[in-house]
Amino acid sequence: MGDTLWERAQRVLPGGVNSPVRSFRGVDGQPFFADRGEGPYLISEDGTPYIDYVMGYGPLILGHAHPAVVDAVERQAARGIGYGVPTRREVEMAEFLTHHIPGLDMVRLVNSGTEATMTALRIARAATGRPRVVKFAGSYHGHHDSLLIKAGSGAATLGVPDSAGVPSEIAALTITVPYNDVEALEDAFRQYGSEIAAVIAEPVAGNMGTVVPDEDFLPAIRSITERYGALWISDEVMTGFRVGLGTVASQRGLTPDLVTLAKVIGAGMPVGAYGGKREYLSLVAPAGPVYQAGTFSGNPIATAAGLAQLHEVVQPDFYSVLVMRTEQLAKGLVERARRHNIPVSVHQAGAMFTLFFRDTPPRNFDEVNRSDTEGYRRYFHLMLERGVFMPPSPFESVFVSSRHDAEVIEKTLAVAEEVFQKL
Ligand SMILES: Cc1ncc(COP(=O)(O)O)c(C=O)c1O
Ligand SMILES: N[C@H](C=O)CCC(=O)O
Repeated sequence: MGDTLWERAQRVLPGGVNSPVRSFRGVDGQPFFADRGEGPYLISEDGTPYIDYVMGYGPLILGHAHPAVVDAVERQAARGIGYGVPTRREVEMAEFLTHHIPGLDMVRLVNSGTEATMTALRIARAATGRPRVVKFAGSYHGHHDSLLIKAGSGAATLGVPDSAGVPSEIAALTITVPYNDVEALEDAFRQYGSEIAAVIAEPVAGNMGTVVPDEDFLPAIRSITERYGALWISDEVMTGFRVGLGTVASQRGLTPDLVTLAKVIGAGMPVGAYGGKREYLSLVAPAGPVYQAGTFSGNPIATAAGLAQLHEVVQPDFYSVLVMRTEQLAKGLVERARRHNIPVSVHQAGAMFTLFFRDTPPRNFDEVNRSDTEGYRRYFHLMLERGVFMPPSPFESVFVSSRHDAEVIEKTLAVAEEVFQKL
């Protein structure tokens, strides 16, 4: 092995990376190393600029290095990086979230989406005294044991949806049903209803690619869980402030018992949060018996960055323009592919979407798996060679930022035209 950065990385990091999807194995590729980000562009170590549609896997809704976020981080860094006592901004962040998400009474800040969903399950089990949880196949909720079952994202990409190292006793407590399948959910409750603590769902799936729920799916989760005395955890780590202001559940007038957030609320800093009804959050230590803690939770730089970003997204027309551009791109890709007789379809939700290499949009993970993943692989590489960085896996979503202006979208579509011609 030689001495390139990639070769060095593979000697000292498992698979050369710190998170599997970054390895580009999902498209049989080799990753480029980032040097810096500027607006919609990611610039590699060798100086190549890429139009970036990965956007840090979702958090960077203002693009890279937005001046308001950079300024907030710099100012805070000069005043200290971590304190271990409460800060004003932790309160402001919690107030912001509870203000913009109806039904969210209280919030606890953590450091990642994984921590948020892990604790949400613990609260649900404590509140109900029940052991089992329900998740949907192809959904990803982080890498803790209870939820690494039939998981999407990198786990699906690498063919390890059921991770080694998860004790079978723990895996047995997780019931998996197909996304968008209300009857299968009813069946699970008919069989195990009195043992189920919670249903955790991505309200728009983003980790099998973007899959929008059928109209009745989320209301059915709400009514079934209520009927059986289980909690509904809406995992909005990806969708929160990405699909629109607040959460998907709140946009649809639904109130889950617990909500998990991360990504956009941290602007690229390691942040997560869980929140929900007061009766459940009051169970969390030191107020109650459910233990959860964190040296870095509510970190001052993370809250400064997150709040700076959130203050931008509440500006008038922020989402209408962003969603319009996202739609322009998503529809433009479909039109161009079809012009060249390539069967594709798309699911879009707010500022995220996935282009599926199949003629009808999938409703669940099985259907996602029946798309042309080899076609996606070739599309990814041809786009990358021409300076457009699409997600390095057919199981991830495209993320658009406010810095992807009309010109950048047009440039992307021109590249796509050339690529579909070659596919
Ligand atoms: C819906 C969802 N939940 C949870 C997670 C886990 O978040 P994190 O990677 O911050 O641990 C992710 C992404 O990774 C996600 O997309
Ligand atoms: N799909 C994942 C989260 O949303 C991608 C992030 C990762 O696993 O590195």
